[in-house]
Formats: sequence, structure tokens, C-alpha cells
Amino acid sequence: MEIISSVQMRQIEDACLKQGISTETLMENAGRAVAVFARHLLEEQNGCRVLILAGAGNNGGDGLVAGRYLRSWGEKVSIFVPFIDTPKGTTVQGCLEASGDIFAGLAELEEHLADADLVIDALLGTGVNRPLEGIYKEALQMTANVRNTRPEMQVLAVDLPSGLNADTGQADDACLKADFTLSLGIAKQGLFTHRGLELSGAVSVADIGIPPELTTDIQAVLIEKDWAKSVLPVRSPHANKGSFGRVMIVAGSDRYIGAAILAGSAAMRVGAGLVTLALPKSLTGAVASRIPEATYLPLPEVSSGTADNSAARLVLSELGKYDVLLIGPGLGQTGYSARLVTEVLSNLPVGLKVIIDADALNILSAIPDWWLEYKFDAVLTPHLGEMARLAKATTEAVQSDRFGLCQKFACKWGKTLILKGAGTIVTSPQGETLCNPAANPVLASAGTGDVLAGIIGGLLGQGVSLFEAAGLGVYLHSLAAEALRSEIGDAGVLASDLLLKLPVVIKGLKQD
Ligand SMILES: NC(=O)C1=CN([C@@H]2O[C@H](COP(=O)(O)OP(=O)(O)OC[C@H]3O[C@@H](n4cnc5c(N)ncnc54)[C@H](OP(=O)(O)O)[C@@H]3O)[C@@H](O)[C@H]2O)[C@@H](O)CC1
Ligand SMILES: Nc1ncnc2c1ncn2[C@@H]1O[C@H](COP(=O)(O)OP(=O)(O)O)[C@@H](O)[C@H]1O
Ligand SMILES: [K+]
Repeated sequence: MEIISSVQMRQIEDACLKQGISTETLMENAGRAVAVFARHLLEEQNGCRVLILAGAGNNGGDGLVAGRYLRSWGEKVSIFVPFIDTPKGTTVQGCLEASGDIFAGLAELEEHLADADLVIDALLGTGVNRPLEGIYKEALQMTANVRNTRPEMQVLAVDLPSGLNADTGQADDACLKADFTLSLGIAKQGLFTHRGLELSGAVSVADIGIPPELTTDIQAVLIEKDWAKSVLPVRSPHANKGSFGRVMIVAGSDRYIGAAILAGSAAMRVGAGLVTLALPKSLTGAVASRIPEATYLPLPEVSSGTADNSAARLVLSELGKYDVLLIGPGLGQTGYSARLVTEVLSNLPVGLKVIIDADALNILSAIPDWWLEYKFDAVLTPHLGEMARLAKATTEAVQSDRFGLCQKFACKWGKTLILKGAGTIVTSPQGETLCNPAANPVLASAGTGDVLAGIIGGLLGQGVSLFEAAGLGVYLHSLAAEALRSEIGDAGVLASDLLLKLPVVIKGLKQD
């Protein structure tokens, strides 16, 4: 599914106008599609009472058109039109009366909510430009309250839940949670990240007659099963371990021994041929007892668990034999770790695929204009805090514009950037964007990021490109978490539980 911003949607609307397709035509198509969808929902629940909340903009227009169709098909339609007393309200009143029972007061709204089978939320769409207040806010809150007492009453959002920002997924406190969202023409990106994930319900897209040639420039898509299947590495029965890549993981320090175990195991569990863990010498025994299948590059130490200043040279002397370097999980941020990271990144063999994760990102963020020093493309995997440090922004600023910032900085830094968290976003340096529309508390626990970095390392080793490995890695990680949530529950799952699920979800993907 393609996804776009509100600015892009406006450009497409303008292009439609130039081709002679008017906004009225698009709105007619949109309203009809909403009505068809609504009728289907009503049939499923044997209902017939539709309550439409129609705002003063084009989103409300879509709702009014839907009302006209539904009424002509014999459904019982009532329409809340809070702007009825404005000049615009007066001009549309004539056609509204033909659309069903119309009213503007909250008392009547409460009455209609008492027996509505379906609420169509067409108060605000992409045009929301300020906090909700007054009658809009009260109407949405009243609807939400009634829905709490009448869960059988369903809510269908037109284009997006009213009060949700179409670009950022930020939501007004009064935003009405939908069971279904019918996005018009092309799905709006804000539905799939931040609060959009919890507020939009099941999202589908209505064809409203936009000519396909006007959508060819769209660079952002959701990560979906068919795409993931298409980029899964192929495994020949005649392969040997050299066929599936050699992955070097520089990870772990005295306080974070588990990071190396999780990342190394994950790389192997997605099918890497050979994984070498480069970690401080005194940690090697403990880690090797947990992953006997890996090979080891014990790094000289300045003290127990801290690699010394000669460690980078040792890593570099071996790296020529590898396809992939993952650097960062559990490294800590001492001066020694910083020197290890910067010296390795400054002297990489040509052609090596690189993932920079966790502490290595924090180390980069302390270097002014680090991206000018390290000009090669690499996969960067920041969570919110790491992204804020790298982008010199607050975490709130990052979270309030996840798509915008991920796209801006992937281009500026020339890196394949993964902005982690619910609704993870992946952007290539050229701006191609993938979004994984998933939120899962199973992943909100320590160590899951190490697993993700290892997965991506394992996929890169098998020849997947940086961008595709990033997207596929995020998807497999999320599928494994979803499987655990249904089997075990949403609390108490460990990052290491993901590991054994990885081969299973890969197998499932191949068979589907
Ligand atoms: N693009 C396309 O191709 C197509 C788009 N279509 C549809 O158009 C929708 C976008 O329409 P839109 O631009 O009229 O915006 P929309 O969300 O209806 O409301 C804006 C109005 O609300 C107001 N307002 C703003 N914030 C407010 C607040 N907090 N509280 C109260 N009022 C607030 C603002 O007025 P203001 O007071 O700022 O003058 C303005 O009047 C889109 O989501 C889709 O459904 C389809 O019809 C077909 C093709
Ligand atoms: N609520 C959530 N929904 C979906 N994914 C999540 C959620 N919380 C965390 N994740 C994912 O879990 C991983 C956590 O990574 P990170 O924060 O680096 O953890 P750690 O450093 O402890 O390993 C990321 O892949 C992130 O996208
Ligand atoms: K809406």
C-alpha cells in the first residue's frame, strides 16, 4: 500500500484539476465509496441506523455525499452538521435535507448516538490545522463516551480519524478512535505511525478516480507480506556456509555482555553462514558458552571487559574476509569504545556492508558533521533517543514528525536510516521509504534492538541490499514479536525469545 503526506495529496489533487477532474468529482467518488463501505458494515451487523458527523470542509463534504447515497439505498441516516448556522451551512441546507435527518445541537447528537449502529466520522480530514475545541471537541468526546457504553456501535473514519494529523500521526486529545478508516485515494502516512496506529483501526483505501499516472512518484509504501517475500534471500540446496555471508559483529563490553549474544544469535537465526563476534577477551568464554556456533575474535583489553586502543587494528586486519560489519550493540561509550568505532569506520575495506547501532550511534552523535567523515551508505538503527541525539533535536520533536525527520536525515547523512519504535520507518538516502505499520509492547523490552541489528546483519550477509535488509529485518522482527504475543501474551516475553521464532516466521513467509 502506498502512503503519502497531505502536501503530496494536494499536489495530486491539483494535477487532477489540470486533467479536468474536479474536486466535486473526487468528492462524489469518495462519498460513494464511503457509503458502499458503510452499507457493507451495516449488513454485517444487521444494522440500519447511520449517524454522520459532517464538518465544514471537504471531509464533511464526503460525509454528506455518503449520506445521500445511503439514504437513497434505504438506510436510516441522520447527520450532525455543527456549521449549519454559518453561511456555508445555509447554502448546503437544501441538499442536506434530501440526505436525511439533519441537526446541529449536542442534545440531538446524544439522542441519535443512543441507537446508532454506525457513526461515520467526517468532521475533519487532512485540513485539521489547530487543536479541537468547542462543538467539534464536544461532539467527538460525546461519541467516544457513548461508544464506551455501546461497544456494538462502530465508527468509520473518513480519510482519517478527525483530529489525527495526516502527516505525523500526532493526535488531538479529542481524536475519535475508529474501528475502520477508509482513506481516500491514497492512504495518509500519519495513519501508520505514532498515535495513528492505535486510533485508525483497520485501514483500507478507496479508489476515488485518481489517474494512476499521477501516483507514479510516490516513494513511500507500507511493508507488506508480498514485498517481504519478494526480497527474502533465496537458499540454494547446493549452498555451503560461504554462500550465506560472513558477518563480523563488534559488540559487548563488561556491562553489556548480552548484546553480543543477542545480535550474534539473531544473525545466525535468519540464516547467516558465519558469524564472528569481536568482543573483549575476558568476555569471550561466557559468550561462547551461549553461542558455540559463532567464531570469535577476542579483543585485547585495557581492563576486564574493555577493549584497548589496539583493538581497532585487530578488527581491521580481519575485516577484509567479511561481507558485513555490525558495530555498536553493548559497546558502551568510553573513550576506548569511541576510538574503536571511529578507527574502524575510518578504515573500512571497500564493499563491506555496514550496520551502525546503539552505542556506535551515540559515539557518532558526539562528532560534529560525522556524516561528512563517514560518507559511505550504511544502515543506521536509532531508537527515539538515539535519533534525537544524532539529529540534535528533542525526542518530542522527533516523535512529532517521524516521517519528515527520517526522510530529511537519511538524505542529509546519505545513510539508510531506520527510525525505530511503533510504526518503524525505513528511508534510503534517495528518500524511498518503508513503514512497518505495527505496534507491539512485546518489543518494548531491553535487548530487542540488538536482535534487530543482528537480523539485518544476517540478511545483508545473504546478499540483500541495505534498504531491503533494513525493511525486511524490521518486518521479520515484528512478525516474530507478533507470534510471541499470540502465544505467550504481551508481557514477560524476553528479547531472546524472538530468536527461535525467526526461522519459523521465515518459513511461514515462504509458504504463504
Ligand atoms: N485531496 C483530495 O484529492 C480529496 C480530498 N477529499 C477530502 O477532503 C479532505 C480535506 O479537505 P479540507 O482541506 O477541506 O480539510 P478538512 O479536514 O475537511 O477540514 C478543513 C476545515 O476544517 C476547519 N478546521 C481545521 N481545523 C479545525 C479544528 N481543529 N476545529 C474546527 N475546524 C477546523 C478549516 O476551516 P478554517 O476554520 O481553518 O477556515 C476547514 O474549513 C480530505 O481529508 C478528504 O476527506 C475528498 O473530498 C476528495 C478528494
Ligand atoms: N511499542 C512498540 N511497538 C513496536 N515496536 C517496538 C515497540 N517498542 C519497541 N519496539 C521495537 O523494539 C526494538 C527496541 O530497540 P532498542 O530501543 O534499541 O532496544 P535495546 O537497545 O534495548 O535493544 C526496536 O526494533 C523497536 O522498533
Ligand atoms: K474524518
